[in-house]
Amino acid sequence: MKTLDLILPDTRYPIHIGQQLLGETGLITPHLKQPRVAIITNTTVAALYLAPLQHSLEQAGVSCLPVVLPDGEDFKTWDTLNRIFDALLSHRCERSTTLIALGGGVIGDMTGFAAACYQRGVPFIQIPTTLLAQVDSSVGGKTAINHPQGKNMIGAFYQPQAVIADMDLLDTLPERELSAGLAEIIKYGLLGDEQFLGWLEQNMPALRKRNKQALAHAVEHSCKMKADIVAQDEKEQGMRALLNLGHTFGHAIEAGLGFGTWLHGEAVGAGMLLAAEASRQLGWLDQAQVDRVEAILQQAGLPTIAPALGTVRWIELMGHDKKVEGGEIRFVLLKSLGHAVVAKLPAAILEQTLNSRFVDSAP
Ligand SMILES: NC(=O)c1ccc[n+]([C@@H]2O[C@H](COP(=O)([O-])OP(=O)(O)OC[C@H]3O[C@@H](n4cnc5c(N)ncnc54)[C@H](O)[C@@H]3O)[C@@H](O)[C@H]2O)c1
Ligand SMILES: O=C(O)C(=O)C[C@@H](O)[C@H](O)[C@H](O)COP(=O)(O)O
Ligand SMILES: [Zn+2]
Repeated sequence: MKTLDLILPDTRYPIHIGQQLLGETGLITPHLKQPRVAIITNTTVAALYLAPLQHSLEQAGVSCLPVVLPDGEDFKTWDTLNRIFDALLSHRCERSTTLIALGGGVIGDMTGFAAACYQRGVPFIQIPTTLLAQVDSSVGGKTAINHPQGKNMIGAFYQPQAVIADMDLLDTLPERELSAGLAEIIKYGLLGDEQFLGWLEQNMPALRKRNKQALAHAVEHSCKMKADIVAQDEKEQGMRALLNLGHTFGHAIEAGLGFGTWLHGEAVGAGMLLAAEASRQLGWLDQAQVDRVEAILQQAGLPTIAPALGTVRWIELMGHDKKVEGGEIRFVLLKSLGHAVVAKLPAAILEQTLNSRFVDSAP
């Protein structure tokens, strides 16, 4: 097992990465204020991993309240959040009860937001069960639910007590979800580390075959890069926005098609290619570099053509992005591969990008 530390002005917490960690209650119990937890999960993950986690915690003397939610991005809503509060209240959970998020990014984001709100704040621990959640959503304290008009629109910055990423849990992940996680990993290479991008190109077959060593290296490197950025800019006043590469376009795809139609990672992958294409049109990337972005997304099994939303609708949806300033949309673009910046796009370039071969031209 490897442990990274995320150090912030008001808190610090460990990110454990390894195998056979689900039964390691010693990674959880030191963080508990009382021997009582609520395990927030969904129907799919509960069927796979709730019993072993609950069993080991109970063996260690910790009483567990399982809260099993419906599965899906379209359930990342107020109604589902309320189901968490209903359960916590009905079972008289106290301010010292710890919430454990056992699931992918949807469960992690909602549990974190519930923890931030319940009795004005209770501790929570992240046990991410998807590749995407292990490399990205479980780290850094962004928590949220969606609004029909936009992605993650209601939320809070609220840090967990610990993150426990067990590679063994990825054995059961569907192929499509694995690819979605690879998109956020590719993001780290594109935004800040061309050498890591090269490593990913070399090791993509091993990652897709779920080689544990390759996965652990990718998770560790991604978490290191994210922890380094979040440590410098916890509340996204500046450089943290670089972690949003591909997300201005990607969130528009998710909301535009209806949450859950395209997976978050798929939308981010297509969004990163659009960001690369816009960067080419600005003269920052050349065609070979855009081709390289397209190729690595294809290698990861991701779609490279964004759906047809219509230019007006694209721009309307992107107008809800949290990086919008004074009504102007700001994008994360690529000065080169491995060097991202936040910038505005001239209207003509945005339109050409949305009419490029990377957007479906179907009516
Ligand atoms: N907070 C952040 O910084 C941050 C970062 C990236 C993404 N996100 C959010 O994360 C969400 C996407 O997360 P996701 O990709 O993990 O999706 P998800 O949480 O919907 O999980 C994907 C699917 O895999 C299933 N699943 C989870 N673990 C499994 C396992 N081990 N075996 C089999 N099936 C399993 C889930 O039940 C679900 O059906 C989005 O809502 C996105 O906005 C947040
Ligand atoms: O941690 C961050 O910061 C990110 O931007 C990571 C993204 O991958 C993630 O999808 C995040 O939830 C998007 O944030 P948002 O502020 O655009 O909702
Ligand atoms: Zn993301």
